[in-house]
Amino acid sequence: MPQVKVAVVGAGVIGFSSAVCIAESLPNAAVTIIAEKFSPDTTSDGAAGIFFAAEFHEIPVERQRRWFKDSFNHLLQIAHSAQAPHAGVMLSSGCQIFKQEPAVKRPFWADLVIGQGDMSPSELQRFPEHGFGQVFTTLKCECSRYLPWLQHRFIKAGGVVEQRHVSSLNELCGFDLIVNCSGLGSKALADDSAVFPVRGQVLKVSAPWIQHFIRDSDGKTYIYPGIESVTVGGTRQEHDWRLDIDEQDTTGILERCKKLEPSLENAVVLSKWVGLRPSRKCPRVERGVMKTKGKNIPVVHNYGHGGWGVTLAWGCAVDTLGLVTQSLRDIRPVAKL
Ligand SMILES: Cc1cc2nc3c(=O)[nH]c(=O)nc-3n(C[C@H](O)[C@H](O)[C@H](O)COP(=O)(O)OP(=O)(O)OC[C@H]3O[C@@H](n4cnc5c(N)ncnc54)[C@H](O)[C@@H]3O)c2cc1C
Ligand SMILES: O=C([O-])CC(=O)C(=O)O
Repeated sequence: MPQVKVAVVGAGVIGFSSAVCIAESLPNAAVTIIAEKFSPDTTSDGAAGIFFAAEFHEIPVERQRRWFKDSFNHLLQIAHSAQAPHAGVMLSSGCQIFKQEPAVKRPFWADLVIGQGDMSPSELQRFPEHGFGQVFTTLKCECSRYLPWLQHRFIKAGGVVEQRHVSSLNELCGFDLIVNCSGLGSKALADDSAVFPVRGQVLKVSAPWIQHFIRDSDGKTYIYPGIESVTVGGTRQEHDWRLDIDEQDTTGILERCKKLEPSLENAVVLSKWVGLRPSRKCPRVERGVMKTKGKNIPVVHNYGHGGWGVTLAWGCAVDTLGLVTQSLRDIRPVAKL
């Protein structure tokens, strides 16, 4: 008989990773995932899903390395298994290029991906405006496949799925513990004014001859070949809530990408998409408490991953599981988890 009732709010990559981690690890937790939007309608669904991250300066780098490493190693196993096409996880090789040599030449995850190294002058010749570059093999996780796959895994572990809007976490006072993975929704649900959108527009194109990714280090121009199409992007517009396609952005994306990869001239545009990155100066992965109806209900927050949520999801879910376990030990010290 399950002894503790856990609600996970949010069905994007952060919510489903957390929910799966908890449901598979704590057999005595009855886990319900509650969200307004499910795949294919979340922000996570449209992300390119490349494993890559910028450093958050307010979080110890060792913690960020752990998030990256736990995610990378977990998904690398999936990439090397028969589940890979179902989960939408693949290896992806390519380069990140810089106009000038960056101050930090080795990102904190350089040794966690595969074969990271500097580009030689001859390799850089095809990018005449760029003076420095790195090549590496990383992972790409396509959430339009990964989220349904995680949902299946969650239900198999006994999880329950509920689709509805949550106006306030107080509505969930019937649960023993709440895990808040509501992304941008945390602005209201966690009353967190530090959460803001960074608008991103991308196109999916058919160009099966493109096998390697190219990313300009400013994060505004990238070409990511995937399982069925190539994602080309992008934009990073802070505090911009527009969800409609901006045709000026479309033109800009195609122009910038063709400059890096002229063969895109022959690509057919399949679809256009806009998503709002749930941004914050750093992700919030920590314990809190909700006081309601004379009760103190533990809340574990896991939101605000900006442009790196797919990359960090599994690692942050592992941290979230640790915080959930600590919180449950506080409220049910003798219960078997
Ligand atoms: C163009 C673009 C490209 C990207 N590319 C990459 C990439 O290559 N690599 C990478 O790592 N990341 C990438 N990202 C970032 C990534 O998409 C996000 O970091 C990630 O999707 C965040 O996941 P999430 O689960 O927190 O949010 P979401 O996917 O937005 O999910 C939030 C969930 O919370 C629910 N919710 C919110 N409020 C409420 C409420 N009040 N009641 C009920 N439910 C609620 C929503 O319905 C939804 O289910 C990209 C983002 C964009 C926009
Ligand atoms: O920056 C990238 O390379 C892709 C990404 O994560 C984003 O657009 O948010």
